[in-house]
Amino acid sequence: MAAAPMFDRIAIVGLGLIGGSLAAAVRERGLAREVVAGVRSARTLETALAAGVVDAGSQDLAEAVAGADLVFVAVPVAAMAATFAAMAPGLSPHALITDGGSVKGSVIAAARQGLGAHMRRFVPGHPIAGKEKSGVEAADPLLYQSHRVILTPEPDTNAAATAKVCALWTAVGAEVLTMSAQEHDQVLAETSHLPHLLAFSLVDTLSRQGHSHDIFRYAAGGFRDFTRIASSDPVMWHDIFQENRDAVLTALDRYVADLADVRSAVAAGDSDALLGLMTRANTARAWFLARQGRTSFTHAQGALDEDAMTQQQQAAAGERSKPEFRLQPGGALTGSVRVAGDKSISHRVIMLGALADGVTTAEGFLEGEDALATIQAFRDMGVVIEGPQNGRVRVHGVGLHGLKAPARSLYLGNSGTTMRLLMGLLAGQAFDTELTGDESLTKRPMERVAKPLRDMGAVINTSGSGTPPVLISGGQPLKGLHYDMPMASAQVKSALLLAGLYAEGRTSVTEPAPTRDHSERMLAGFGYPVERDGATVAVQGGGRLTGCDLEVPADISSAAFFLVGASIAPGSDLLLPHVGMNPTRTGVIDILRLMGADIEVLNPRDSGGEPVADLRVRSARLKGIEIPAELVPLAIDEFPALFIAAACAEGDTVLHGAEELRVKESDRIQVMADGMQTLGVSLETYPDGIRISGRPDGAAFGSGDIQTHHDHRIAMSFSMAALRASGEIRIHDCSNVATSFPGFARLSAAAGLNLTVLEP
Ligand SMILES: O=C(O)C1=C[C@@H](OP(=O)(O)O)[C@@H](O)[C@H](O)C1
Ligand SMILES: C=C(OP(=O)(O)O)C(=O)O
Repeated sequence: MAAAPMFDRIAIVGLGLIGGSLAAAVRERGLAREVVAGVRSARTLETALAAGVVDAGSQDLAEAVAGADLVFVAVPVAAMAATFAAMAPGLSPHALITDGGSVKGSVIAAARQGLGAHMRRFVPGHPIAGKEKSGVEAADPLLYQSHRVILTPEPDTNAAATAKVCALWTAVGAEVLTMSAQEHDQVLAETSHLPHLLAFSLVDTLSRQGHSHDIFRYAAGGFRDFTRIASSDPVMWHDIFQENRDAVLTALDRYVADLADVRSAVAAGDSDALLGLMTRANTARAWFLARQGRTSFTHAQGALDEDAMTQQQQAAAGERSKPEFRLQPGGALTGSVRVAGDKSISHRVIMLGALADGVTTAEGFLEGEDALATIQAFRDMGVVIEGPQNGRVRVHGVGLHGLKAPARSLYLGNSGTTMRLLMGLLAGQAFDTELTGDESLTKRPMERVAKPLRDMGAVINTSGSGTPPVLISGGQPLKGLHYDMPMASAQVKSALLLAGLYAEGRTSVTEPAPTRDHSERMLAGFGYPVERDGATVAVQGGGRLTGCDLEVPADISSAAFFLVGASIAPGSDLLLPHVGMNPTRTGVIDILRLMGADIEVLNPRDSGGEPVADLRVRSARLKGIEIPAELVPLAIDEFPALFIAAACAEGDTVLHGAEELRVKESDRIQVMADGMQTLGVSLETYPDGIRISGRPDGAAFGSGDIQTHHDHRIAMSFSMAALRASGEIRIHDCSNVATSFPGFARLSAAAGLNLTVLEP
């Protein structure tokens, strides 16, 4: 026997696009035994009956709703009060009532008057699924699929009624959100009502001009796109602007004030103000598209156009939030691969470029999500940044004291480097800031930076466990200090040097072992004096930076996956051009060479203050080693990849002194160990390292499923394992690869890895 439908009788009062489409969807899915319409016009009812959208109907609203267990009111918002009053006498005592009005405050007020004792079973709602088309002729049973419906239950609304209405919308394919009516009206005023008002108003202004005929003749795509929504139903929008008057006025006033600023910028030829506006808006729209498609920011930038996407494509993009890498075993890496730009250097280009006087340009910039998070943070602090486009950025420096207070907290995604360096930089500003990040960043320790900064006079709060969010109180005078760093961390060192730019006197840091020195090199490149004496580096506060032109080399940390892949896959011969060879970063090459790898350094040269070279790597028989302690900080990000090499080496590889790996984007010792054990590798973990027993011949890995734990380097390391696996490897949740290496999947497949990206 078929399951009983969700409702016995649904009454739809008002059969326009919204009411008609719900009626059609309910009938098509068999969600009610009977669908009855309450309508004003006999002709609408005739059309709906002929189209099979409803079973029956009446022009008498009390009669139409009689015996219904759910009533959906979908009349224009201005007609709600009269409609509620007219139907109330016919409502059965247990009937649930909901509506589809675009304004909630005024509809709720009307319902309180008209529905009387039925009010507790009234669940105010708003399906966000309009089109320019209207009328029951446009009714579409799929209209609500993958669209949002906002419910705004009142404190006295019956919870079971809300749950049942929610179930109905879910059953027709919608995603249901709940918020207060006030919040709804404000959000909608900004995201829907204001844009409609502007579209109507712009078309009106232009059409009333003397030469409007010509304007429309020459009006091209921009005009059509901007004004598409001016084709919507004028009466409906007239009602909305009146019913949501206060919220619309607030949004309009804010916009008019901003528009006045835009006018002044155009009049004054203020190109920084204009570029700032355009670049901020451009990025904001890319973020919005990324969120809408729930895809990664780098996917969305320039790649998607929401208008060009079909509903199915948008739904697919939503699913793409967690792409999976699927790898077939075997293969060799050959040819030439130019890997992504250096992440550490890209962050610093933006930071120092922003603090400099004049313009800074860079080529080869990393268009990965971490670097984009840094860009966004500085845009939020008023810095104009053009690009990145094809690896080019232009930063319009504002000087050491030119940053502006951001309007909201700075969201830094997955990027530990951005957060820690910014803590130092922001400690010296006149304004307060809050730094937040994603799930992985929110677990990472920030006290290592906060503590010495407090000793300089900064006021910084972290959460109870020393993790983000980080609150930095501005306006604190900083004093230089000497700091003996307890751990080898370039992020801590850099944060203190950046704070040192704002401190009185000299700030010096001594490191227990050499760490990457990009901050020192780049400060010098911007003309800021940096003293170096053995393990100590120091700056004097109060200097200035001058904008310059830079080139970002390819990231040796990204090259590392290919150095390992080509070493372990027989028959490989791969060229990696223009890789950064800063001696504080080349530990991965030293370690691989100690293991017997065949890596040639070709054409070494200088590129804007950083050494670079082309690397040629050929497969080799690797042997296990004890990794020398002094190389650990020089290869800190490359260990996940090196563990894969170790599993293919003869004998044991032992790592100690690497407890830092436990507080990266994931606990890289544990997450790598778990994944390798899944693939049959024998190993033992230590608090500060790992012992891996390798298999030099044949397959070193089996097949299986790998979890990345939001860590890009885990995903890319296990991809290389496939070159020496006996079966398929499936790596789940690989969206994080875009953090440091967008394009990894395409480049590695072109070089010979059997990788497909599954975007379910
Ligand atoms: O300064 C930098 O750009 C970085 C320093 C390192 O972190 P630690 O300073 O925490 O070792 C490294 O792991 C990170 O990927 C980038
Ligand atoms: C540790 C890393 O980066 P961050 O600390 O900037 O998140 C990394 O890229 O491996």
